[in-house]
Amino acid sequence: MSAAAPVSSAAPGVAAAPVFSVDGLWKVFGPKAERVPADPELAALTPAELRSRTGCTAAVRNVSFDVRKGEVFVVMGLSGSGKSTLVRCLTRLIEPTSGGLAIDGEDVLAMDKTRLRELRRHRAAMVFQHFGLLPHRTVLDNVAYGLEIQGVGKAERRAKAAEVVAKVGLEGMEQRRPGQLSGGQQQRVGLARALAVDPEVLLFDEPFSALDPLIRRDMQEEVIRLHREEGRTMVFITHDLNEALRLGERIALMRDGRIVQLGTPEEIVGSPADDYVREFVRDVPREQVMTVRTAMRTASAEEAGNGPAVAPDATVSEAIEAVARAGCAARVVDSGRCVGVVDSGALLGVVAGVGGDANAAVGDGRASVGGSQAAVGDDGAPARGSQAPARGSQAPAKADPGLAAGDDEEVA
Ligand SMILES: Nc1ncnc2c1ncn2[C@@H]1O[C@H](COP(=O)(O)OP(=O)(O)OP(=O)(O)O)[C@@H](O)[C@H]1O
Repeated sequence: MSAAAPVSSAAPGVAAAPVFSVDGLWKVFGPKAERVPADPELAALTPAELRSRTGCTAAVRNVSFDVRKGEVFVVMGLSGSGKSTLVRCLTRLIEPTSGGLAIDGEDVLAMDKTRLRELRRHRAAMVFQHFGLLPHRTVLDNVAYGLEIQGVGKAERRAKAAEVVAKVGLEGMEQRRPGQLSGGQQQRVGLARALAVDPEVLLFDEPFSALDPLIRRDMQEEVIRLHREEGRTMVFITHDLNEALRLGERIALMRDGRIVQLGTPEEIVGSPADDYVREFVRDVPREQVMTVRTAMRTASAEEAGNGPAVAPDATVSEAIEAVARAGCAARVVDSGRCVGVVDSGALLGVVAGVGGDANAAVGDGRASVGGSQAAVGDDGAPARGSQAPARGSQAPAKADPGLAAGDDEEVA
């Protein structure tokens, strides 16, 4: 697992306190599941061996990480890699088999039913792919629903709901019913409902995978905007590398229940931890993810006074444009000070994958991947430079009253 760079939400040099701390977490499905993490021999088996020896599936295997306050933490991996199980374990919608889990230092595994309900309703709200909207209620009342089950009075919850509806761009649609909205608009209602309870953390379980690519992009922008405005901690599950790179400040890449790499987009693309990750990211346009820090060298006295200026977190792609226009190396300027220089050779080296040191990366880590479609196929392989749309149906998902706000049913 790679060490992650500090994210922008922490003051320089100060590590933000974790919201979630996950330590050696396991979730094993199947008979006598507890024996798997407890027995080193069983714990070391491959998924297929484990299944044939014990009939068990280890959906989450000895996973440890922190979600820092104010960050967008993405859990990414192919279908079946354990993403949903892991994120559902965070609020014990799925009961972990073993390991440690805390929110703001409080032991989640020791919480009683009342405390758990409080956790799910107030502190960590989930946004699902199927929005769980109540079909006979208006947009406003759907958004107010989470507050209603918290016992907030009608006038107050309607005022709060109206404010959040406006925040997600649904002003004027307050009196519509879910069936009168597009898929993207319904997802905005789902998002507004989660936001209305003002949770400390928003947990997104592939919320946009049923949306068509343009609306999906709009919703991603919406999440980025909301995060910029509010700085709320977000945990976002996706199987789409492009989405992960666009949204994530840090990404946990999962395979067979394990986290194979945890890092900023720049670290994952620039320094893949193993061949699996390398294969996963091989078609990502590196120049759109890597920043100029990876290509920077010390400036000579003459260079420090000449050439176009770029910020340290400018992408290599932006620097290429600056260098091409000016016909000379660009200065990397941080707070008015020249901290280095990037020339065309170094920039090309990053594009070609033969230069650059991702570990030098800073900034908010979030990549601005443009038109690339580094989507992951359903067949277990990253889709090579394909224009593959997201997995799942392209039809707008319909309301699923079975998954209403404040969903605190225990799954396992
Ligand atoms: N209730 C269950 N009982 C038995 N096995 C399960 C159960 N839920 C999940 N699994 C298995 O655990 C593994 C991880 O599943 P999970 O749904 O967490 O993966 P995922 O990465 O979220 O997949 P997807 O992207 O398809 O939703 C899979 O092998 C799955 O079959």
